[in-house]
Amino acid sequence: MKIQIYQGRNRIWEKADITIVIDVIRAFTVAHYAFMRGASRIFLVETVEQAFKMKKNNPGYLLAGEVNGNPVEGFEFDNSPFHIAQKQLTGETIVQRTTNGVRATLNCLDSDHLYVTGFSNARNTAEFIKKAHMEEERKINIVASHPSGDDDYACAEYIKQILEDTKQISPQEVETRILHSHVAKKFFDAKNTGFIREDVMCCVKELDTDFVMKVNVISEIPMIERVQVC
Ligand SMILES: O=C(O)[C@H](CS(=O)(=O)O)OP(=O)(O)O
Ligand SMILES: [Mg+2]
Repeated sequence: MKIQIYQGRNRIWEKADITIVIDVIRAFTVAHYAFMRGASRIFLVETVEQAFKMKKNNPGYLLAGEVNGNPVEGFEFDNSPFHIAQKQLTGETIVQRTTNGVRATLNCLDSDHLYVTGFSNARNTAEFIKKAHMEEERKINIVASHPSGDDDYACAEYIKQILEDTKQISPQEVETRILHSHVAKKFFDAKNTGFIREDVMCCVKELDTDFVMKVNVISEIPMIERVQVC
């Protein structure tokens, strides 16, 4: 396996056989919690307008995400894992629009296998990929979607070492790096009431769930699907 880490949501990398896009704070932690709460699929869209258009054609869809971190008027959900964890989402279809994670993912659709994760499902995702693609000589890109956030970069290094069977970074170290990343700062600022510390606390918690999040790249509109881990 040849594994390379890249940073940012804009495409600077060559095509890989397998791509893992990371968004710890907060998009793919939200996605992980949404599936845990029963969501059946998550469509990924670039713009707010696209999300509203999908809702118009499919009134039952639920819109989630942010623009510059802020909630979008008319969306059912913001980009908060803490909030989505309180919802019952059995069988629901979500349409997600976010600044970093979703955009970076939409820039990787030429990958044969495309996975997304936050830290909450990072170990499961890495272990799954190791098993599923063990016997193949694969080129793997890990994309830390925030252009400068150590939250995603720390998680990328963590996943890489699991794939390579090297033990250098502990989960505690990743947690500390996420908490100290500049991206996390506004969530601990009591004056910044739009951002809650509970979100970051969701983002640093590793959860033992039995699925990974894989993007269906051949769907007309790309969507994250839940893939059961045996
Ligand atoms: O809402 C988020 O957490 C971010 C945007 S920002 O970094 O807070 O401005 O979006 P995401 O795509 O989840 O990184
Ligand atoms: Mg992020």
